[in-house]
Amino acid sequence: MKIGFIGAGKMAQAIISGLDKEKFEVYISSRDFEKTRIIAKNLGVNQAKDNIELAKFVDIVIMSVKPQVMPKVLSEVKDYLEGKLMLSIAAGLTLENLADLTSKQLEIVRIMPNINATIKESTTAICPNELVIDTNLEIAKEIFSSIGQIFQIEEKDFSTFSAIAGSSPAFIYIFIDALSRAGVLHGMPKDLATEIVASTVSASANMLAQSGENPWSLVDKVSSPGGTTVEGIVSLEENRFVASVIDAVTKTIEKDKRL
Ligand SMILES: NC(=O)C1=CN([C@@H]2O[C@H](COP(=O)(O)OP(=O)(O)OC[C@H]3O[C@@H](n4cnc5c(N)ncnc54)[C@H](OP(=O)(O)O)[C@@H]3O)[C@@H](O)[C@H]2O)C=CC1
Ligand SMILES: O=C(O)[C@@H]1CCC=N1
Repeated sequence: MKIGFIGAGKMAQAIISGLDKEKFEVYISSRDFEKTRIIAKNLGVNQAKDNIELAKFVDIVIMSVKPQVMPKVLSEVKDYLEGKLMLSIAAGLTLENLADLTSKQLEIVRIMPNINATIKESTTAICPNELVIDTNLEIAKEIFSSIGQIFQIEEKDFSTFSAIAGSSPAFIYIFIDALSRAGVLHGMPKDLATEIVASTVSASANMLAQSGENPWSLVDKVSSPGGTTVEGIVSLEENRFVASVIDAVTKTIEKDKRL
């Protein structure tokens, strides 16, 4: 099966690097031919001459340009998408927006992956429009299952998913960096501190998933009465940690809805 990515930036490269190239024949096209040639070579995939050639040639088009560029690029390729399946990973563009920019007859699946696709651990939302036939939905799911875990969700929840799974790796990296920096403040080398924190964050997520407990009961298990942890938790509360995280997610959702 031939899959074509229009736009070969950070996210397309993350998805492509996780994809099984034996199973999927991958093509890319992007804005700058020479730059794209190097990206194709590094990823071990094929390059199309331009967006139109790519749209004509492949079975499935994955739109991977920025939301602001989507109208221009879709107007260029829409006449060549008839009878094909189009997937879009663009934040903020609804299935209705995408149909308005292409055709009311087009099978479209809206997707929200995240950067962890690079290591085949994306947490990806998927939502088809009403025209998508079952076999095509299965193909879309197969592509994104091969690079992580998928959640078929209602479109009304897409902006929320985008914030808590699409953008949240950035928030989590900030949290990791903050913990590591605290280690540095107290005399530990940064690399060592970051390795320790990354290991702890990863294991804590696994512990949550495997134990089936809710986060607060685990917080209580770590917090010995009169002990050290609760001192830190009270400080986090005093500094509005939870409220700050929720505010950040709300701001992210609001921006997604404005796109
Ligand atoms: N980054 C992330 O973690 C996530 C991103 N997304 C979504 O993925 C999409 C891409 O984001 P991201 O990869 O971060 O952005 P990038 O800016 O890294 O990638 C965008 C790509 O589109 C290319 N491009 C620009 N204009 C055109 C054009 N006219 N024709 C073809 N290609 C073009 C760019 O080329 P050039 O660089 O040469 O301009 C670049 O390769 C966005 O819609 C975003 O919402 C979704 C989930 C997570
Ligand atoms: O920052 C963005 O707009 C994209 C959407 C989700 C993650 N990155």
